[in-house]
Amino acid sequence: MKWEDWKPFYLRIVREMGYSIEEDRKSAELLRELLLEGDEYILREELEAVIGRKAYVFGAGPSLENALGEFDFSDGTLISADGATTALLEFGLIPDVIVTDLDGRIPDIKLANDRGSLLVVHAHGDNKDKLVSYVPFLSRILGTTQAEPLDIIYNFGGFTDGDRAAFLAEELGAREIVLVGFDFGEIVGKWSKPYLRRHSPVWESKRKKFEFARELLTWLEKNGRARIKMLIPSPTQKEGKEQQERGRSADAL
Ligand SMILES: Nc1ncnc2c1ncn2[C@@H]1O[C@H](COP(=O)(O)OP(=O)(O)OP(=O)(O)O)[C@@H](O)[C@H]1O
Ligand SMILES: Nc1nc2c(c(=O)[nH]1)N=C(CO)CN2
Ligand SMILES: [Mg+2]
Repeated sequence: MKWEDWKPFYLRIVREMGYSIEEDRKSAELLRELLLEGDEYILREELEAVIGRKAYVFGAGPSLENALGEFDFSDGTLISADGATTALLEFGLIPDVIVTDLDGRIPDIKLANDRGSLLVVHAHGDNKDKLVSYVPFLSRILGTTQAEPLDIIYNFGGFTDGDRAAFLAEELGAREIVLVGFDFGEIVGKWSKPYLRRHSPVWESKRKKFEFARELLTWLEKNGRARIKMLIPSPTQKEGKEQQERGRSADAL
């Protein structure tokens, strides 16, 4: 996504979410310094080399678990959005790429990184502390920002880890993007934050993030070159029964 196309989205996001452009810029500068110090950064070309024509992008919605149990993902590049990494590991999958602002489960991100996952670490005004704490212990990192790009800090477009992963896949050559575990609804998947014990009702700031993510993915579908598909798993027997019962009680109204 070109900066001119991204800029209007970005200005709306900072206004509606109450973010500071100055803090986003400072965070990008900080990540740049940390990456240059650590010498563990990678450039666009290295990431591009692992993105195939087909990419699966894994979000942390509740449907992720059933999808991981039901489908085979061996014909594409695996890109997990932050917290979704934990679920992939539980199913024995190592993502090729993890897109994160470092608020998922860090031990899982580190483990996947040690086993080969490339990291796309996003700098924003509210994660400077996390960048300082974790970047020195991680390897093969490509840095991103939501403000103006710097030399080794990229902006491919997108806001939340999930939609940003889809924008990255499009920009780096995927022509089929399959979204898995994307349920922008009332329930946040339990993998989204390390402190969540179960799938949880959506909170206000997360609802706003979901709305932007949905809008951005719709934009990408219309304006990008890749075909975007949503993979929806069949409900488990228990969920099927619950859905049937909800249907019956709705019929009775
Ligand atoms: N129901 C859902 N619950 C959680 N994530 C979802 C859901 N549906 C889609 N997603 C996508 O999965 C991604 C998972 O990332 P995660 O929640 O770990 O981090 P995030 O984008 O940094 O959000 P936050 O800033 O609130 O932590 C989200 O960015 C979102 O795009
Ligand atoms: N300033 C700021 N920017 C963000 C934030 C956030 O919490 N604060 N969260 C994001 C991932 O959803 C992406 N960008
Ligand atoms: Mg995150």
